[in-house]
Amino acid sequence: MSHLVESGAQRVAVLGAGSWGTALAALVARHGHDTVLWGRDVDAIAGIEHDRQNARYLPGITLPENLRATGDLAGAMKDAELVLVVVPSHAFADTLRLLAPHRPATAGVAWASKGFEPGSGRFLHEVAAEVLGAEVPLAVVTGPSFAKEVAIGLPTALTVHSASDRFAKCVADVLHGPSFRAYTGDDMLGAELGGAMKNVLAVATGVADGMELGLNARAGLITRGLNEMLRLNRALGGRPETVMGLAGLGDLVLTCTGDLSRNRRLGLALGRGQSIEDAIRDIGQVVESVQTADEVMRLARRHEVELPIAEAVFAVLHGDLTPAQGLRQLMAREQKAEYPGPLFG
Ligand SMILES: NC(=O)C1=CN([C@@H]2O[C@H](COP(=O)(O)OP(=O)(O)OC[C@H]3O[C@@H](n4cnc5c(N)ncnc54)[C@H](OP(=O)(O)O)[C@@H]3O)[C@@H](O)[C@H]2O)C=CC1
Ligand SMILES: O=C(CO)COP(=O)(O)O
Repeated sequence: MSHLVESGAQRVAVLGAGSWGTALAALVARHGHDTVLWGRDVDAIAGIEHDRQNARYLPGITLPENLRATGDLAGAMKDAELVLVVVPSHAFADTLRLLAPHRPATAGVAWASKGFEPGSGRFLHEVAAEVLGAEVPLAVVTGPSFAKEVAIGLPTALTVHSASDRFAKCVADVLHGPSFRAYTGDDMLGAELGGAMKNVLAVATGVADGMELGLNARAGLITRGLNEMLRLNRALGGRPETVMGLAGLGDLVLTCTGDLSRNRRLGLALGRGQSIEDAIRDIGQVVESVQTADEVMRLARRHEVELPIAEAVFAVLHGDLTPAQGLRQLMAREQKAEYPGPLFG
């Protein structure tokens, strides 16, 4: 029995039965918490309950016996002490509206979705505060973490940011375990910005690798991509150390270099000449960068921050530039100082 059970098992409702929701629910259940996984596809949920695996999103990985799956949202929320939302960012606001009437008064809400509200550039913590009310404890769970690796118990470190230190610690305690380190912080904006932006930058490195541009190009894109993250983060008021940590640099390195990344795989496919439609169909799971590129560029324009790599990805995703034209555009930029202005402080 885990140390967490000794310190107090919680009833946890995980909403969203894709790869990450299933992996996090399995992690939390293995830590001895009373865990229920809710998904909207009742047939898929019945399959998870019956087969003890999520055949579509995490095939071949046996789920713990104490993990329950249900298609009944009200039932999943009943007596929940912690709600963990793990749907794609485009479904985030709707899922919060659905859960709100069923949320027990004392249950805090955390999410592991990465992205922005489509069409507005709003951060998910802004959406959550509006839909649920600012008095509800809120937290974002983010960092370098491929679902498959967490599901099979490989060592992972991520971070939980909340305006409430107490709630961040509470969520981190539920996630933390023998092969999972959960850190805490209080910079929701910086943490969400890192988790969202790295998906766009992963497309850039994927494109470069798909075009076989070499390891120098990949390292250059990661480093200059980090610089773009820091610039936008600074303009928006996030803390630089958040971007230099697990939520930014950590996830950027993972997603730009690891072939488990769907956003990197989209870039690889585009760089090899595949169409965006075919690439997304073949990946068959959420590819957040497609919408996130729009919202990153919306924020960049609003705050007058120059983001050449993100802008090139945006143009390639919209079919306005081919990958080769995007590369030429980046290489043709004027020569300049590596750090024309301050990034920190
Ligand atoms: N996979 C990973 O390694 C990681 C993912 N994340 C983030 O987690 C979020 C979820 O991603 P992930 O689980 O990987 O995505 P997947 O593509 O694996 O699964 C998406 C899940 O969300 C469900 N879904 C889609 N729309 C809705 C909706 N409107 N209401 C309820 N459920 C919905 C899908 O249901 P259906 O099958 O019925 O379409 C499916 O179960 C994303 O923001 C992603 O960036 C973060 C860290 C790691
Ligand atoms: O967020 C992730 C790893 O931290 C998963 O990345 P992808 O969505 O690109 O697969």
